[in-house]
Amino acid sequence: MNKLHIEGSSSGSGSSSFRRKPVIIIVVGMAGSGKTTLMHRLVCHTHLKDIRGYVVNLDPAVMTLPYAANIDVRDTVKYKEVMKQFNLGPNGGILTSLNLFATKFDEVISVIEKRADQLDYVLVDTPGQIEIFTWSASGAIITEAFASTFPTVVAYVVDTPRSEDPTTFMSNMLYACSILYKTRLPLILTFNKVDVAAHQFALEWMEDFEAFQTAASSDHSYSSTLTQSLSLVLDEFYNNLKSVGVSAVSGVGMEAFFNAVEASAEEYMETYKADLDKRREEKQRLEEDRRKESMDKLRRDMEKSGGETVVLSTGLKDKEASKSMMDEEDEDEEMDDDDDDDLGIYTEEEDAIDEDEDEEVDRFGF
Ligand SMILES: Nc1nc2c(ncn2[C@@H]2O[C@H](COP(=O)(O)OP(=O)(O)OP(=O)(O)O)[C@@H](O)[C@H]2O)c(=O)[nH]1
Repeated sequence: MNKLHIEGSSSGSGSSSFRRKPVIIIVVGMAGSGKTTLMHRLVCHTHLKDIRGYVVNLDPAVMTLPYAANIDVRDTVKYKEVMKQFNLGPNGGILTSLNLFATKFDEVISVIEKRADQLDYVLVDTPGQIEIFTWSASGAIITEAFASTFPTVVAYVVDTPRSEDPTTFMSNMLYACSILYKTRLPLILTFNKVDVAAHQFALEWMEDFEAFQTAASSDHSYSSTLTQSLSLVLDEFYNNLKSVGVSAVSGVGMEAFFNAVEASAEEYMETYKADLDKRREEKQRLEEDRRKESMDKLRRDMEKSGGETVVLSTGLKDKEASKSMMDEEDEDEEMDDDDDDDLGIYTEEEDAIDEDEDEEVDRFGF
């Protein structure tokens, strides 16, 4: 993996304090829904309207980008090399590349933090195969890293013409629903390609489940029955969403999109941020309890030992012992099996004991 390359920047770890700007827009969607074309359109719009944007590409396998990315995963990880080196297929290569990049993501956050005052939005393009980002550990790490530092929203891109089929529409909505609940971030349903098919039908289906059921009932297959039942369940989910119709090709709907982003950023501050703070506090409390418990245990142990010094093994003792025995070995070649311990050769049983000790040592912060 190359050193993380970030256009016009020096790396370093920054503070993790929270900022209100820039707003991070993570663009996700099924393969071919138009994510990259939409990114290009958003970048053009920001230039046109003097909006200060920053662009991050997280797709290691994209051949060419129609826009200039400020931070590009491809400058850091060569996914074909990763495929060769780890003997992986294309998806495994993309996933591993993203995992490698995630290990350096604090540098990306740090660079954006340094420029935060000069930025309004950070646009993030994700890999073509949606699950590589939404269901991977690296996707979660990256999303969380963004969301704990800046207001972050997810733009879920829907291929509108293809979603005219009720079953396809439902699978798209279920996917969006799973992303919403997994990330717990504000989600904007971005109906793309409205130059080909208007998204009014989708809005109607989301507002009136009977209209959706009527559309779905023309199909008598098993999946249609399931789809109709699911529409009842998703009713509540639709209430939590903002939806806009855009065309990445013609540029229609860009104002509406950015308005939805602003409203979602507000929502983020009211709900997600509060939730994040609560989770942080809870984590801190648990950590405090654990530390207190360990101290109590130490105090009890000391009382039991009647004030004698309690020596916690740091492992160094064993090394010292093994070193001195090694010296003795030079002098005396004959040695029985019991001496193996001193030579640093551990039996499984002894290893287990040592692991327990190490755990103990860790708990006391050595
Ligand atoms: N008519 C029309 N076509 C679009 C629009 N947006 C994207 N397309 C077309 O849809 C196809 C896929 O677009 P991409 O931007 O490559 O989609 P993607 O989601 O980035 O694709 P992957 O990276 O492979 O997942 C291309 O042929 C685009 O020209 C749109 O708003 N209108």
